[in-house]
Amino acid sequence: MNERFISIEGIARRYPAPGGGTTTIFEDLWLAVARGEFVCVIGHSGCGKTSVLNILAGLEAPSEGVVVVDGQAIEGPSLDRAVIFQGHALLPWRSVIGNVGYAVSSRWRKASRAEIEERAKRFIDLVGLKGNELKKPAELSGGMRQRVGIARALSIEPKIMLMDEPFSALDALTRGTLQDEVRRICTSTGQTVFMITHDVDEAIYLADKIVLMTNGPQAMIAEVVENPLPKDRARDTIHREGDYYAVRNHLVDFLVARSKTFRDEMPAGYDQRKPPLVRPAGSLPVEPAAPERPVAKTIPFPSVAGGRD
Ligand SMILES: Nc1ncnc2c1ncn2[C@@H]1O[C@H](COP(=O)(O)OP(=O)(O)OP(=O)(O)O)[C@@H](O)[C@H]1O
Repeated sequence: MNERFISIEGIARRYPAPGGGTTTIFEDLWLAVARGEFVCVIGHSGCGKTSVLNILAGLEAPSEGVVVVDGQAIEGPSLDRAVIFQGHALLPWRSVIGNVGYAVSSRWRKASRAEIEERAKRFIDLVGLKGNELKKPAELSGGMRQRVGIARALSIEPKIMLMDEPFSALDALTRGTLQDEVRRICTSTGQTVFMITHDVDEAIYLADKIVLMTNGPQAMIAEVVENPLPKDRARDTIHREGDYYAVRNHLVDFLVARSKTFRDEMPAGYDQRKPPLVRPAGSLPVEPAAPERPVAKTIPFPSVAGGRD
């Protein structure tokens, strides 16, 4: 397994401060993400989570440092990195299949119309939107629009999926269903995901690792929490898992107390280049080590001449 599939190396983000000088939102952030890992980032508003995600997307350049993905430094946006925002950012004049198909045709410029439609339909089915292919975004609910965004992101086979609070604008029921589907799809395909959330329970359900950021300005990665719950966890029984309360309490405790004080009470030996990996455990025995996660399976697109452009 490539433990440094995404390698964040000493990045900083600074902005001009009102009245002169600069404000440092965060600096010297280091993080490694393995291929196939689902990583959630948690931290208070303003600590720079979206800025980190935008740097990973290539939409913003870091003020210092570099991010390397699969051996290549990020220099701008790429179809290798699909972004799903809180708002859906769909093209309002295109149908569901038009929106997904547009992404597919951008990725595989030499694909025929039939091939593009076939692939778009496959991903529309995957997110449960079969039968809605010809609807326009205005005819869809918020949850359905977000599903289109997810289908569009997955359809281009990105190396990384970047998600900025993708479910936060949805009602609780829709949010739960979509979390289930994203988890099912990402686990079965070995998709690498970097996601921002404010929701501790969402992070515990979805993530393999949860990155804890201290409050800004000058935010830091305090630690990386390894999710101790079994891979086959289910939403309705997750609270009965032995380590559930240990991990939940650890995250809540960080957000309520330690995120503010971490900088002043830094643990001995803390090294920003290698944030500590923590595995909270409860009273029940810790699960045996999880089997190695699958390497990303590709959904074949064999008949397209010339492959990716
Ligand atoms: N273009 C800009 N100019 C100046 N300051 C900016 C700019 N963009 C972001 N900031 C500041 O950078 C900080 C981090 O913003 P960012 O959106 O990355 O935080 P966040 O952790 O994602 O917050 P939230 O959880 O509220 O979305 C904020 O204080 C914000 O005001």
